[in-house]
Amino acid sequence: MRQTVSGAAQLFAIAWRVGPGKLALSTVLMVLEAVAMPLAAPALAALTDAAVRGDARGATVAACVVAVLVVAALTAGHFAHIFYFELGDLAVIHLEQELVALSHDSPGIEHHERPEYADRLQVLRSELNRSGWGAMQALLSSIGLGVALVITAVLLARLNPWLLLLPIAAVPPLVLGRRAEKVIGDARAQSASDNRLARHLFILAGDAGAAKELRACGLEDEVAARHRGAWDSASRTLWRGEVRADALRVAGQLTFAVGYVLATLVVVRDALRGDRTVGDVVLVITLAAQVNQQVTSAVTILQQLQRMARSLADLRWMRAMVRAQGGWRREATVPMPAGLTDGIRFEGVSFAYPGTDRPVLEGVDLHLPAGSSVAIVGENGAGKTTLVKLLCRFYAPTAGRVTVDGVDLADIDPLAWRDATAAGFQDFCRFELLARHAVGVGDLPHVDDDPAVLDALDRAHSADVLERLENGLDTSLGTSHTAGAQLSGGQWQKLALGRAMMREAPLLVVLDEPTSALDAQAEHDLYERYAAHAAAVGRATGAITLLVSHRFSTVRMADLILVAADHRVVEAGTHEELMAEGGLYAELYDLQAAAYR
Ligand SMILES: Nc1ncnc2c1ncn2[C@@H]1O[C@H](COP(=O)(O)OP(=O)(O)OP(=O)(O)O)[C@@H](O)[C@H]1O
Repeated sequence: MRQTVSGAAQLFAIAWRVGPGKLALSTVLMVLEAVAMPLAAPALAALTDAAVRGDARGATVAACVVAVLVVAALTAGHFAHIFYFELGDLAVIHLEQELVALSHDSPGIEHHERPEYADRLQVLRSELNRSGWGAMQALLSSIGLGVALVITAVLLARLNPWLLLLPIAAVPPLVLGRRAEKVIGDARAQSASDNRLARHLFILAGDAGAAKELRACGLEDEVAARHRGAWDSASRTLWRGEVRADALRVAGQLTFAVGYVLATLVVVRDALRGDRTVGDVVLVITLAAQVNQQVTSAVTILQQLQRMARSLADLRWMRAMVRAQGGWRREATVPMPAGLTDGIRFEGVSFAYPGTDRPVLEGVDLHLPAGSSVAIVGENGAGKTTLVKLLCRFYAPTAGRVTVDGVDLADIDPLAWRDATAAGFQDFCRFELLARHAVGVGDLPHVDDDPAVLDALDRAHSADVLERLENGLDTSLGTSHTAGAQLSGGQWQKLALGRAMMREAPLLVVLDEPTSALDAQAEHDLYERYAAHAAAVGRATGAITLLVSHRFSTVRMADLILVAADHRVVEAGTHEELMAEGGLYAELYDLQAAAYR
């Protein structure tokens, strides 16, 4: 219950923030509706008694009062609906914006890679779409309902104090409704991972890039079957939850029905004795029906508030998880160096991904000398990308430290470090923007600076992409635009490379297989050309270029080559040194060279 109350308070605060005027208006209208409806019951009773007495004037006045109250209630309800609907949309947009901000509220990426976070995000997204405005309606209705309940209770007590017990019959539906909501919530959480899998497969089935591979491997039926299987499994879990929840709700409503019949019988008995009028019987029947409706609304309202409260609790959990990784705007204890003289060192670095106890790196000691180009090679899963993630400060080492010119990276302002870093990744973003912006966002202050964008594309050996675009830098890219240009994987990757080159003088350039979609010759040419620029910048600022690649023809150009295996860096040296050593590097190099012969 505490969670529901605090969720309702939080939702109210959000509504106040996004639309104080709309909130005030819809609350007034809801209260008006709540007052008018129960008061129509005594007016109806007066109408009945006047009719029984043959008092035409009294009956006419009472009929007018009933009509005015009913029309007022309906009109207020209608206009309140317009306002809270709008308010609900605003609240959903606000929460979506908060989710977007939360996603980027940490220099780390742990939350993006944790299934617990992904599950909650999945539930939250679908909850916001499905019940965003419903929760707002529930919140405002609960205020009106409180008022209506008080008026109804006073009217019932005046008829017969025993009738005040009527709402007690409402307790079982409430309790059982709560249990039902928990059952559904659990079912939703249990089905979240199947749900995500089904969504992933759905997107895969409609994705132009995936279509080729799916056809080539003959996976169309397999994907369809797995998609169906994941949905079936998710739906089965949800259906079981819904059935159990509905059974609990029906049991609650039946309990109330018994109370309703008893209440009516009490007043009918008083009327038969002559203690009450026919109008009083009409009053109790009308009020009891309203109590029934109020209880049903209370249960629905409670369910919706519980549901929203659960989502908001999930959001709090997600916020706490992101905050636990440390914020962006930490006070830097040490200023960011303007250039590197010694370089970057890994000192006894060990690392296991959060939530796992399997070490990916163990006691790694490394020196990336200032001004050098460094390549990392190693088999799949050897930990190359993990090294890159630590360098980019997406994660902090579990033990040991990474130092930049002797300063612990953890003590450097993450924003300053990010500004001094440029990166290109294998799983690059496809920004469906103008071509200029798809590249320019690599250095936001120069997003519209055409010469800077063209220079970056040139450094990335990627200017040829523009030749194939109808409007050059002004071409819209991707399916988000009606006439957006469709690019090949390699073309997208070239734009991503250009983006990585936008920062002209970063202290660290990380290229984690950003050329996997290019052919070996194109990759070789690119690095040859890039290496000259990197060497010039490196001489001036001590900048380090770190390259992860499986292509040894490119790797051999680096000043220093690191070989990752068995949770550590097992070999380090120049191409010639490592070949002379005759270790793992020489073995892998020879294997690849033989394949090209
Ligand atoms: N987010 C994560 N959570 C848990 N384990 C992870 C995560 N990312 C990677 N791993 C595990 O860490 C190990 C090293 O992965 P990493 O991506 O660093 O390898 P890699 O050398 O870059 O591989 P590849 O050449 O295939 O890109 C792998 O066993 C992988 O399963």
